[in-house]
Amino acid sequence: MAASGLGLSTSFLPGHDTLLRRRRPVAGSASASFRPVTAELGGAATELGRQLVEAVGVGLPCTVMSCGDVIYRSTLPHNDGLTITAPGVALALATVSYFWATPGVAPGFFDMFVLAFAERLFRPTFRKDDIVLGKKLGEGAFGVVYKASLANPEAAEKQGAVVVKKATEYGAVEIWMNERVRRACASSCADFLYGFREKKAKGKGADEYWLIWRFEGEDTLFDLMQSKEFPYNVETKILGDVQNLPKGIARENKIIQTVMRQLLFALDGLHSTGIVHRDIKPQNIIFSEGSKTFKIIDLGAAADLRVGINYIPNEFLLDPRYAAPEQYIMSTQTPSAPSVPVATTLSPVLWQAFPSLRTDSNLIQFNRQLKRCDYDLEAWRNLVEPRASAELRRGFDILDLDNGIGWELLTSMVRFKARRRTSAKAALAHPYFIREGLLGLSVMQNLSLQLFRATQKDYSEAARWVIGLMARSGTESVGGFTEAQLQELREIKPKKSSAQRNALASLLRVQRKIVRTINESMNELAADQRKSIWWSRWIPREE
Ligand SMILES: Nc1ncnc2c1ncn2[C@@H]1O[C@H](COP(=O)(O)OP(=O)(O)OP(=O)(O)O)[C@@H](O)[C@H]1O
Repeated sequence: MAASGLGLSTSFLPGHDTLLRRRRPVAGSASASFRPVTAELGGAATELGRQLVEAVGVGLPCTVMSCGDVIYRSTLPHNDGLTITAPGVALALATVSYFWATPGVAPGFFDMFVLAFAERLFRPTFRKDDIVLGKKLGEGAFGVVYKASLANPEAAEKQGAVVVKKATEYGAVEIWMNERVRRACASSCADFLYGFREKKAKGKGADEYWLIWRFEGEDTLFDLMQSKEFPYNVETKILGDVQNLPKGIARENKIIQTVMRQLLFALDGLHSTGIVHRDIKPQNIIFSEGSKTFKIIDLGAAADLRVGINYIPNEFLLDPRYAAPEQYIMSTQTPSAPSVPVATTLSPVLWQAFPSLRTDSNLIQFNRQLKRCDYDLEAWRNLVEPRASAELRRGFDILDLDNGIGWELLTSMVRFKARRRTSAKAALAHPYFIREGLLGLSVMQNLSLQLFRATQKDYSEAARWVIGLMARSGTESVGGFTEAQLQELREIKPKKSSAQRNALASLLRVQRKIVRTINESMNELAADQRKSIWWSRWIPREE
């Protein structure tokens, strides 16, 4: 465009270097070079102009371009604004999505450094002397739980009963988790009021952590399931009224659906904020009389994937009756997340649909059978169904309602590979929870069911088929690939390594190295200073 504006060929225009080299000797005539050169100029003038142009080496049409003093590069208009380029935008988007993706590094920092401190300024605090301990509710390996009340009668009246857990050093983690939950998804778990460290005098043993919750109610899901009346004994609790239906599997199914929905909702709330409970079982689900919903308790074994805080797992095994086969045992500090959160460890549908699984001995037997069937629930069903007890039969009947939609959800939750287990969020979107059942599904709901089914497929089967054929290729029994199969494989050529792929590979290598280094230093830190856990500085002390 520059050349055409002057009617010059581009060969007249010197390179940038030449331009800069030539500028000094003709500095005095610099302004001439900027005079408009137009068609109105006569031939002599044009010739003069051409010479001038050649002399100074500038042919830019300064009338049509805002080029300023092109002779002196320093006087060119400065580009003060932000230059937006496609790679820049892509990088920015990648960075933003990395920091906001679950578990959410950016919201995590905001939560830890802003919300946590702001909240501390306003919430009520408690001391040991403010509390009168009552009856013991439970005793775990790392603490004792009491029902309690506040010593001040006025405050006690306002607050109602509370629950206090006096825990060992590991109580610090539980306080952390409860505070995180209270800020991020309060309705998922029992209402946490306050937690502090009680410093013991020298020689009086280790410090104790006190955790205080609102007393949610008398019954855990486990207690309710022990009753012969289950699930009818929760019907009025959660649905408010008795359903206008005869007693039977359809009515039971509705109650179980509601319990499951509440549970998955609570679990999804935890997962969305980066917390994996890791010990979901009926004993850790309490019925809240206040909100008329089931809530999760006991975050002592939970892992916070945002900041990499775990329980002290080497000294603690998750409840083997309910844990997934891999029984997540992570190092004390683990910056990397487990594949899919243990959303539905030993799916709660199982406990509810099959009353026989409510006793420890039957649960242990079920685990053994499932292991024998390679954790394949279909295989387990084939094994037990022919000689199933009436109770077990009833469980299958409930799950087979609506063309087996419940069974389908259940099999997607109980899988050996954690990666293939349905997450709490996906389970919540499953048509099992749609009241009218499968027949009442809208087009969109049907589409989402198809999508769900497609994502549940085991594509590793296809890979195994190819590998199997390749391994046996040329053997007499299999005879190797057919010509057509070979042709197909030939056509799937490996992608050539490109500059981008190499860059990505080195980026991944660097990332792995960083993670490894962090892991190593965290492990060292944990080994050296087991007792002085860095996050404990967030926990108030009662001196
Ligand atoms: N907020 C609450 N409201 C009412 N009851 C509660 C609450 N929190 C805990 N409980 C009761 O206290 C019992 C023990 O609580 P929790 O499971 O947190 O303690 P734990 O030390 O881990 O005990 P365990 O090892 O027996 O599970 C629960 O089974 C439940 O009955």
